[in-house]
Amino acid sequence: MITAEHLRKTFPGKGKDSTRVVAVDDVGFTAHDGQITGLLGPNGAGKTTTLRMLYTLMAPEQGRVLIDGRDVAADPAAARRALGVLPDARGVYKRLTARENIRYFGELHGLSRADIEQRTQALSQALQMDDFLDRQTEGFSQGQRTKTAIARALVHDPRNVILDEPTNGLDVMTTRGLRGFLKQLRDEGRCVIFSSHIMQEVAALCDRIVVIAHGKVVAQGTSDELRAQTGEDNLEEAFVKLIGSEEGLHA
Ligand SMILES: Nc1ncnc2c1ncn2[C@@H]1O[C@H](COP(=O)(O)OP(=O)(O)OP(=O)(O)O)[C@@H](O)[C@H]1O
Repeated sequence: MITAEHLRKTFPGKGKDSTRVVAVDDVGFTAHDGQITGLLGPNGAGKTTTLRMLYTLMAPEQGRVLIDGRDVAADPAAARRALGVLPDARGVYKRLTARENIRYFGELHGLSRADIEQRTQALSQALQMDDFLDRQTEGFSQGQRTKTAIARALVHDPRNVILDEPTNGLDVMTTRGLRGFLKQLRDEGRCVIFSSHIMQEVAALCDRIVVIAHGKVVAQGTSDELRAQTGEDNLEEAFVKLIGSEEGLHA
């Protein structure tokens, strides 16, 4: 379970406009185990910054993050052990094969050779990576790189999974496969959070949706609850109403 409480993060303005950028402003929500929680918002809404605070890459200026009920600031290393993260920069090592990328992360987590082999096989099968598992990742397609980064993030079998725009740039078939995989993670009882600016994607996959615009949570709930809150039958209309614009909301 992942809880965000009153998170705030600002950045100094650079260039001609030196006004401080308020990227995340009082963001709070809980993502439960056995559920997929979607962070939906247009470009620049604050999704990536929120996720970075959840996975301890950035410290919030205000507020706190709890992973499985424990404050991450108290023990960041323990929080990281309980997390699998697909960051926005996938950062796959190009001189290594997909298998070696996964193995390297397994070794960093202190797993045994046998455990790494077994997890690699299971993840490769679930993500349909068998065809390219032993190829050097240089030259990989975007989908192959994303799958490698996801497998690597999950090698230590974490209970909580955070993915920044996991289907970004993927074709329809790869996206379908990945959606199936995320549902599998949920059905295993894990807490899954992912961000997206694509409404249809979030609607198709998520048990709960947190709608973010201009750094703030403007609504959260199931898609039925969001429809009821806005008085719109159509989810797309509901989101447009919540966000106040259609800009950046579509594929
Ligand atoms: N390191 C940084 N320095 C300065 N400004 C930043 C930094 N990181 C984010 N921002 C600003 O904070 C705001 C929120 O950015 P963020 O990347 O969190 O949005 P997002 O919802 O993930 O957007 P996208 O869908 O375009 O990736 C934006 O205005 C962005 O320019």
